[in-house]
Amino acid sequence: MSLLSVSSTTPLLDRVRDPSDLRVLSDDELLCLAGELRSETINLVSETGGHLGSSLGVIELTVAIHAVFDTPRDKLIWDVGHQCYPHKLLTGRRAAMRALRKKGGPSGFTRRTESEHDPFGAAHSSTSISAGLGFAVARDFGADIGDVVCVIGDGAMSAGMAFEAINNAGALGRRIYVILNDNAMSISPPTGALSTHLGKLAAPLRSGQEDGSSAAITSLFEQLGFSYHGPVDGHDLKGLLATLRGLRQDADGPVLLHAVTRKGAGYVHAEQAADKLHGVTPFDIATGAQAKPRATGPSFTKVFANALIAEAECDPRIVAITAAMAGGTGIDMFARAFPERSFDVGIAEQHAVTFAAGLAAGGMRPFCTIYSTFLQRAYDQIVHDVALQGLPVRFAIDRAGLVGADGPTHAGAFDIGYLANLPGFTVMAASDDTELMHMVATAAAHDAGPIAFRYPRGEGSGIDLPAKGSILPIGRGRVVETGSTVALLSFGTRLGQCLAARQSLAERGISVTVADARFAKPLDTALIDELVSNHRLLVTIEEGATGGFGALVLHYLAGRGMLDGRCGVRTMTLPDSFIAQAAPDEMYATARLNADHIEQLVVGTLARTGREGQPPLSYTGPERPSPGSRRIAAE
Ligand SMILES: Cc1ncc(C[n+]2csc(CCOP(=O)(O)OP(=O)(O)O)c2C)c(N)n1
Ligand SMILES: CC(=O)[C@@H](O)[C@H](O)COP(=O)(O)O
Ligand SMILES: [Mg+2]
Repeated sequence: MSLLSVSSTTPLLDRVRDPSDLRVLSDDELLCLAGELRSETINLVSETGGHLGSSLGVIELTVAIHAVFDTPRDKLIWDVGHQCYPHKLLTGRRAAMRALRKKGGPSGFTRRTESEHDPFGAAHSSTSISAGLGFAVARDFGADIGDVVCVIGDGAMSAGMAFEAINNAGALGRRIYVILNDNAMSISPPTGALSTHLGKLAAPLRSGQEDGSSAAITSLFEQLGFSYHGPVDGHDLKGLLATLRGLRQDADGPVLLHAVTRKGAGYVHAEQAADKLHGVTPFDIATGAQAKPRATGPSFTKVFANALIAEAECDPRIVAITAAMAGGTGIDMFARAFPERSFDVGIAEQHAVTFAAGLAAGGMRPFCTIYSTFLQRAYDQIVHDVALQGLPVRFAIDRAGLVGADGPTHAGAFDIGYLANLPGFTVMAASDDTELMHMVATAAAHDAGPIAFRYPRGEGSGIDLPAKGSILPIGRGRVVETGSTVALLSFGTRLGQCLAARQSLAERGISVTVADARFAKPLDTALIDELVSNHRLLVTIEEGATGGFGALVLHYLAGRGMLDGRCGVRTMTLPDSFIAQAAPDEMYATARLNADHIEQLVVGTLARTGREGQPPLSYTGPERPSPGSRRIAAE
């Protein structure tokens, strides 16, 4: 149905079925559409929660880009993708967006599988220019691709990867549009010299001078082979339309358009908020008041921050590093206590890790505090600069395990595997908030090499927290509850679920020991030996992908010839299906490994192996049978 055929009293947004519909609207109608789109975005996110501030900041940019360019043949790539809600509303997903970040609903970021208007997935920042350049070169090799437009924020632009792409694009000279969405915000105010440079470029515009031209300063980007345009007002829709139409006409190489925007633009409570309502729960539009999820106690993040502050008060060598996630990691709390010992390096995880390595080599005690998923970006630095040099960097790994609404791109599922296989690494997981405090203390005191401790998104109990953590013996786990038939060996906060499963298994007459491994490296082999020797079934549980803690336990037992059937061994890890699906909020509770999963596995295994109720076979021989030796008839 042609857009024009619908009565003009129908809101424009109701008439847009596809971005191509924007190209038959007048500039005035597009202006109206932008207003409707902003209201729709506010209404939507007030119901669903999500990333509000960044989406409101790109309303005019989204309308202008879709009015001038012709997606999906033209490729529009949103960096991070957290600002893509208006884009999704205009690209056929308006109805679906009511189920944003829910089971079966759209992701909170762009996803290739979701729409042809999402040519490249995102969520981890600073990938758009690299991907965009790939599309542009594919086009130049003959692929049926039109123009390429990458929209990247000033925060995302601070990452090394963005500059790697700029460097290459400037040299290749291919026609590509990079729109720098400069709102002078990351999640918190941006840091770094680039932010200062952009501020100087944008100053004329921000101070209200008409033309906004920053002739006085040559932009960094011009030095790197881009034709730089701007700064322009990223909320002046008609100006944007004219600029983009002109650029589309004339560009013959890499173009950078510097658009100055306001994060949270058009919604007073966002514009007035310190974080511009970057990420919100459902909220009351009139007041901006957000729904507060029921908290059982202080967040693990807060417990970590307070524990680190307590350690730092006694040790001036302790410094803290965050990669643009000061609020999310609690380093903002540390910074208030020790401003000169806190470093926000911007979205620069690779630099953060090697910076920490340098600090450690220099005799400091650095806590490199990065979400599990974002730490993935610095893996070579972890291996090459930290592990192989045996430098005592402390890694505080927040958001370990599934994180809920942010889905698979943010799942902290892999850190156990990718760290515990590294030489000299000590890898811990806190089973609760008290243990987290002990691990902070243990890490602070550990100068023997790199040490990491992981903890999930969410809250602990907050019960009986000590003022300061106690140093744990490295490589030692602990038995929490004793039983006889089954041993549950937990690594991390699934311990609580193991204790719940122990309760329900007891009602089935199955006696269960629950142990907290505390360490994935070095393993507490004495504890493992004891559990395997005195139980019919050993189950390891971890909130991580296969190939982590359980794999290490199996590897150890295999090497000792103890996988001989006398004691069944099972490992419970996050199935790929849990990790790969957008784990929406309502799935969050069940997608994580819980007591029911544990109970089902134990009962099923015992039933299958006929071990239920049999007395434990305790092996008391002088030494373990060598691998491959005659099996002891246990059945
Ligand atoms: C590699 C990586 N590190 C950290 C983050 C967390 N993160 C999400 S959005 C954001 C700030 C992005 O700032 P900017 O690009 O300026 O976008 P804005 O929110 O201002 O629109 C950060 C740090 C991420 N998504 N990816
Ligand atoms: C878009 C992004 O990557 C961050 O905003 C992330 O969503 C923060 O996650 P938390 O809400 O767990 O801090
Ligand atoms: Mg920004």
